Amino acid sequence: MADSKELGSASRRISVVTNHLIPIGFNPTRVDSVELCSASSIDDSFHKVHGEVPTHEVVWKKAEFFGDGDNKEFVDIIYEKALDEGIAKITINRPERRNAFRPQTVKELMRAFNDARDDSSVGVIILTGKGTKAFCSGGDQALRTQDGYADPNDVGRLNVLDLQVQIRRLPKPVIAMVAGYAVGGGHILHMVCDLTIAADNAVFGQTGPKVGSFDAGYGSSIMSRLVGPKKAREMWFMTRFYTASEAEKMGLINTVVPLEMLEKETVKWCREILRNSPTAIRVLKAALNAVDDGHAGLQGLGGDATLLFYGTEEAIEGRTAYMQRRPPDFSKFPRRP
Ligand SMILES: CC(C)(COP(=O)(O)OP(=O)(O)OC[C@H]1O[C@@H](n2cnc3c(N)ncnc32)[C@H](O)[C@@H]1OP(=O)(O)O)[C@@H](O)C(=O)NCCC(=O)NCCSC(=O)CCC(=O)c1ccccc1C(=O)O
Repeated sequence: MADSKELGSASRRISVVTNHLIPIGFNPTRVDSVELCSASSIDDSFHKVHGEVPTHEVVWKKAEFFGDGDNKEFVDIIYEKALDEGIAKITINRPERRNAFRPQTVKELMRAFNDARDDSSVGVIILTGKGTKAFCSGGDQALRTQDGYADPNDVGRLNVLDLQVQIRRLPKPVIAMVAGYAVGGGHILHMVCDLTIAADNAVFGQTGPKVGSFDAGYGSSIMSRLVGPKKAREMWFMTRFYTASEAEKMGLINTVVPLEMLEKETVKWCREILRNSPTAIRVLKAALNAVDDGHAGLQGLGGDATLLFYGTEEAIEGRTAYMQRRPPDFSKFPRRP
């Protein structure tokens, strides 16, 4: 009860920021004094409490696997972690093909993302491409067959679709760090990431209809959400390329920085996110994806609720009663209004 009184008094001293949305459940009649602040003074007071975001050089180390028991070396990607920071970095390493992916690239990406998901010391994951010319130019057209993309001596597949789902479902933020071309299936990869930080040399666009391909899944639906249905049609029907600053205006990316600042800025965003509650971020990611991901989205969000519920005495009573072969006693738990 002491906690809820403290919370109550805190809510009565709340500051209201002009031009900001008022949270659901905010009850103006319970506010004793309303202090109107500009966004910049809010920023200042936040910095006083939280301190500046550190800007020191990040130190990457080749990632030790967290526990998938597979020690196969990567060929098509580089997987690094800045462990004392909680950041993992996954780099598509086929610069001679403008970081086009082949099935093996996708398999390695999925393995690295899986490891970063399982490693509880990792809080944010960066996805990028080697070099400055391309983030990713999509599927490797030289390996395209009638059955999808096929590595030598393997069957054809479109396994990048599984990777897209994995990134959406991953309960940690994934940031696309884009220098150069993010086109075709590479453009879709940046769109399924949670945030995109672009260098000023970045170029965005779809090429599918030019090369006899299309993505009628996330590549269409998420794009339409991001840039609106008309602009999405323009991007797909015309196959035009867009500069970083055009992409920023379209709402396709979060920010543009000079190429030489790209990693520094991306790491800064990671550090800023990492100061916040991982559970809040996990549930927010699930919530922000839930509608677009339909039943699978609801399942993700619902799973988070179950995970949180398992930590409560109420849930523990249910499990304990079952294990002790007695009826559960839920009478002491509140039926909250
Ligand atoms: C990216 C470019 C605009 C870069 O142009 P530039 O800087 O001038 O370099 P180039 O000289 O063109 O390229 C250098 C070198 O790289 C090779 N290369 C580049 N991209 C690819 C590629 N995608 N596949 C194979 N090889 C590539 C290029 O041939 C050069 O090789 P050399 O031997 O040195 O000549 C430009 O390169 C470009 O336009 N690239 C092609 C972009 C493209 O059309 N990509 C494919 C789009 S379709 C797709 O990605 C489908 C993917 C998929 O799997 C999928 C399928 C179904 C549903 C969903 C998906 C999905 O991804 O979501």
